[in-house]
Amino acid sequence: MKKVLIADGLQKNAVEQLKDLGIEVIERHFEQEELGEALKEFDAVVIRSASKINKAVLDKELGGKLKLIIRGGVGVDNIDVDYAVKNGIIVKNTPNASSVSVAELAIAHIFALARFINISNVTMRDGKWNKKKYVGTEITGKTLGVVGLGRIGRETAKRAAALGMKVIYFDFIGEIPGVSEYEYYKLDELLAKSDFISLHVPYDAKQGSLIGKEEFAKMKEGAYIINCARGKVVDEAALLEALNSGKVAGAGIDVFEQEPTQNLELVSHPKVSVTPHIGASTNEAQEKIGEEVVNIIKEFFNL
Ligand SMILES: NC(=O)C1=CN([C@@H]2O[C@H](COP(=O)(O)OP(=O)(O)OC[C@H]3O[C@@H](n4cnc5c(N)ncnc54)[C@H](O)[C@@H]3O)[C@@H](O)[C@H]2O)C=CC1
Ligand SMILES: O=C(O)CCC(=O)C(=O)O
Repeated sequence: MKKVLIADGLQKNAVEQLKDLGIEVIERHFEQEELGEALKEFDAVVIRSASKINKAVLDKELGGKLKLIIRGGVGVDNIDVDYAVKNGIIVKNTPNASSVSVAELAIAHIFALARFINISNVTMRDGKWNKKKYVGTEITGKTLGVVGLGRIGRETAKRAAALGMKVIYFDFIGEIPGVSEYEYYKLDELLAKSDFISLHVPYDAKQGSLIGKEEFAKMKEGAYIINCARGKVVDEAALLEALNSGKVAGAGIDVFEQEPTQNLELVSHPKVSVTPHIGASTNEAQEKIGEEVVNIIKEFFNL
């Protein structure tokens, strides 16, 4: 009998389907220090972003049964993939399931910032009526610079274009063949041309933050930035500086350098719209993630 650990939660239907396949399913979150030892008795583990399967965890598991790590999500930056593979453990993710949900959240942050929805929700609770202060901006006709035109970037671009925005993009692979509806620019040019910038790239630890002090300096005066990718893609200290100087008019942030974030200066900044890493947290995305997880396990163990 195969034994699977669901460490950070999985949609109910998917758990039931795994049990129907004759799998022993344990739903339990382990503290980081206990995780490696615990993994020894499982054939597979399913995680979201809360559990980190790094070298230290994998070293404790060595000699155990683990053969498969599934990231119920896209980013595998919380897994030491190379080290896992070197030790005969396969790593899989569910890359398509949450693209629409993340794109919708990015668009939601654009609207929140453009029309002061974020800060109105705070100030009105204090009895304030800032009608004269909150003169917003239409997004129709504005330029959205999408950084990373992959699955989520494209879903975001499609929605922004449908709302009347002019979409341009940068992707480190260069101009993408077959993409004719959006113009490609180098990052520097995109930063200078965009009214709104939405980031949809993975975090590359070797590269460090993609958007820091220099990149903020290249942006239009009063640009808006949306980060639904990974916290460390943006240098939070440089972002705060840009918000305080007025260079950046607003930031929509779903992901943080440290999670849960303790950067209350950023979170409570009046020009910021925040969500607690909920890009993939919709019923639809989680259902699709559950389906993909079941399929991966079925295929991997020939069930
Ligand atoms: N907020 C949330 O809950 C979620 C966040 N994410 C984040 O979104 C990221 C993107 O996801 P997908 O669109 O599915 O990935 P994807 O792999 O389909 O697209 C990423 C695109 O970015 C490009 N790229 C990579 N590094 C780059 C760089 N340094 N500069 C410019 N372009 C670069 C790639 O060529 C690719 O076209 C994930 O890596 C993850 O970090 C993903 C799901 C949920
Ligand atoms: O599991 C989550 O909620 C995080 C989603 C995410 O960031 C991803 O799939 O890369």
